[in-house]
Amino acid sequence: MGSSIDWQVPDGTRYNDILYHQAEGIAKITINRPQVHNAFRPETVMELIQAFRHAHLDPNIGAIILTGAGERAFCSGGDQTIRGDGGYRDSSGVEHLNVLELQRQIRTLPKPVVAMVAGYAIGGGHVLHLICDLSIAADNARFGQTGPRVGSFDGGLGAGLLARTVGMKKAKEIWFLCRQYDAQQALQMGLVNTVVPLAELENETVQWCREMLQLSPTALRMLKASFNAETDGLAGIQELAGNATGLFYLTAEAQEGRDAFVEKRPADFNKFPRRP
Ligand SMILES: CC(C)(COP(=O)(O)OP(=O)(O)OC[C@H]1O[C@@H](n2cnc3c(N)ncnc32)[C@H](O)[C@@H]1OP(=O)(O)O)[C@@H](O)C(=O)NCCC(=O)NCCSC(=O)CCC(=O)c1ccccc1C(=O)O
Repeated sequence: MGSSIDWQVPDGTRYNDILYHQAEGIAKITINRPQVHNAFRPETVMELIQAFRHAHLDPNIGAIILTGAGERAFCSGGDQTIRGDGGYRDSSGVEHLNVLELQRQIRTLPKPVVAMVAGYAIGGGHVLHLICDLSIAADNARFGQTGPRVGSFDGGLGAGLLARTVGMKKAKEIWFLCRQYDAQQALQMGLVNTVVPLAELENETVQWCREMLQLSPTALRMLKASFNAETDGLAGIQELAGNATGLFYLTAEAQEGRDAFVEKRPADFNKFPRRP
């Protein structure tokens, strides 16, 4: 799974449950709990949120890879061994709903996020890859939901986005039967973008990121928000409209409104064309 990229660990990005690397404008965030197939606990999710925030705010980063340590699993969902009666217990004993904030963050951060999947993407780990903008699978990848088997379900993006991705009948099959699907089956149902030999996984994923890094970051940002807007309702429109506001701020027309206020004079918008 090696690659020809020279990953570095930037200052301030050392965590316990995850790894953060960057190179060539790409951030790689790795869930690092291979002993439990990279299942996440509340601390893992909190660190992932911090790491994604770091990548979001770093102007040198243009694409983000989410992956799992080792070759056996991308992520096996919530860590069932620390699941209390009301959620997942952190080290201080507080029970959390674990992962929904992270799901929303991956969807709304304005850079492409690519899931790099070797081995199992199961349960809440399957939902994480689903939420990523693109998924590159190794030929050993296995996909599935387990909620009804372990007393859980994700009726938000986990159900709704899956139905939009693979169709309603298939999404219901995946959730109602809790079967596993191999990489080729996942490709056939549009759940992943491509399947490559395990040894090529990182090279291929990095290559997809490099290609995106050659393209207009603003166009990619607007496209990501546009794809999500329909599914996300008013929150999606808020995201898309926020991007429009950000672009509007860059115009002389918007700056005239600001300058007029600061200079305590009437704004002169007449000089700006009313474009057809
Ligand atoms: C993935 C498996 C099918 C792999 O099977 P196999 O290859 O035989 O390996 P194992 O021997 O089973 O596993 C190796 C080792 O890892 C441990 N392990 C694996 N998965 C987990 C896990 N999820 N939690 C804890 N530990 C795990 C396993 O016990 C082994 O340890 P040993 O010490 O060596 O025995 C298989 O492992 C499997 O089925 N795993 C469980 C998958 C699963 O059911 N995941 C949980 C689904 S529910 C979920 O993810 C909740 C999501 C969520 O957070 C959420 C959802 C909706 C709304 C809100 C929330 C929220 O925010 O909380």
